[in-house]
Amino acid sequence: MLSAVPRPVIVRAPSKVNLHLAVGDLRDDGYHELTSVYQALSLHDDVEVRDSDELSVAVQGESARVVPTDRRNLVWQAAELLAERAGRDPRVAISIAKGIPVAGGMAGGSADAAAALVALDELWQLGLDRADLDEFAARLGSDVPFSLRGGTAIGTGRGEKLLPVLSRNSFHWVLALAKGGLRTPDVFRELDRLRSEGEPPRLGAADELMHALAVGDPHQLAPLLGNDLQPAALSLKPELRRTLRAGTAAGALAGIVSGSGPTCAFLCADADAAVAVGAELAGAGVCRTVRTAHGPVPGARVIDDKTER
Ligand SMILES: C[C@](O)(CO)[C@H](O)COP(=O)(O)OP(=O)(O)OC[C@H]1O[C@@H](n2ccc(N)nc2=O)[C@H](O)[C@@H]1O
Ligand SMILES: Nc1ncnc2c1ncn2[C@@H]1O[C@H](COP(=O)(O)OP(=O)(O)OP(=O)(O)O)[C@@H](O)[C@H]1O
Repeated sequence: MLSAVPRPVIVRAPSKVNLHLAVGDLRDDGYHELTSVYQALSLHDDVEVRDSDELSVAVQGESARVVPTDRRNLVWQAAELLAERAGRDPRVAISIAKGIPVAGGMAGGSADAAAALVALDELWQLGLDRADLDEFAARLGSDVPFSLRGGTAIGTGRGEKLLPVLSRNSFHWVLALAKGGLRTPDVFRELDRLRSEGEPPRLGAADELMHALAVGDPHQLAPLLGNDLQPAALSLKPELRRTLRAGTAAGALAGIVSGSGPTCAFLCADADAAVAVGAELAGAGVCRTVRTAHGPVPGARVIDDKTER
C-alpha cells in the first residue's frame, strides 16, 4: 500500500544541551532518577523518509561512517514501532543528514528517532496525537521525548517526563566537538563508581537557573550551569579539562560537558562573542572542531527543503 503522501517528507530535529543535570540514585530498572533542564539548540540533523520496497537507512555528514544503518539505528526502531501501530510494513528509505556529533552528549540518535516519528506520521498520514508520539518517543530513549518537544524544558524520571520552562531571549553557544565519543551507559557507570569511592559534587535545585532563564540574561545564567555527569566524563576523558579551560580563557561566560559528553558547551554573551570564542577555540588544539549554535529552538518538525534555515 503506497502512503497517502506521494512526496518524501523531511524533518529537522535539534540537538540538546543540559543546562542543569542532577543525577539521583540508580533505580532497580538500571536507569538513574534525573532532574534535567534541557535546551534545544540550532545544531541539528535532518531526516528524510520516502516510500521504498524495503526498510533501509543511509547516513551522511558528521561521523556518518560510525553510525549503524541496521536495526541498531534508532530511526530503524522508530519505523518498526510506527509500522506495527499502523498495521503495515515499514517499507521506507530513511536518509539522515547529520550535523549533531555522534556519541557526543547532544542526543544525536535521539534527535533522529524523534524526527523519524514525526516524518513517518506525516508520510503515512497516521494522525498520531502528542500523547501517542510522546509514548513512542519514551520507548525509544530517555532523551527522545525532549528531541520531539524542543524549546526549554525540565525533565524528571529518566528524563522523559517533561514540563516546559520559560526562557526569554536567545542564548549563544560554542560547541567543542571532541575526538571520539563516550558511551552514555559508561559515563553513568563511572559516576556510580566515583560515588562509591567518595562524594563528587551533587547539584542542588534548579530554581535559580530557571529564574535566570526567565530573565534571559546569559551573565546571570552562566554561573548556574551544572552537570553531575561532568566529573565522570572528565574521569574517562581527562583531556576535556584543557578544553573547558581553553573555552573560558577564550572569553566564554561558562563551559560545561554536554550531557554524557564529550562535547563541551560554552555559553557566550551574544552571537558576536560566540563567533570570537569559536575562532579562538578552533585554533587552540583542544578539540576536533567547533560549532556555534543558539537556543532555544523548536523540536522535531517537518521542513520544506534542507536549505531552509
Ligand atoms: C545523559 C542524557 O543524555 C542527559 O539528557 C540522558 O540521560 C541519556 O539519554 P539517552 O542517551 O536517551 O539514554 P537511554 O538510551 O534511554 O539509556 C542509555 C543508557 O544510559 C543510562 N541512563 C540513561 C538515562 C538515565 N536517566 N539513567 C541512566 O542510567 C542507562 O545505562 C541506559 O541503559
Ligand atoms: N541515528 C543515530 N545517530 C547517531 N548514533 C546512533 C543513531 N542510531 C543509533 N546510534 C548509536 O547510538 C550511539 C550513541 O549515539 P548518540 O549520538 O545518540 O549519542 P549521544 O548524543 O551521546 O546521546 P545522548 O546525548 O542521548 O546520550 C552511537 O554510537 C551509535 O552507535
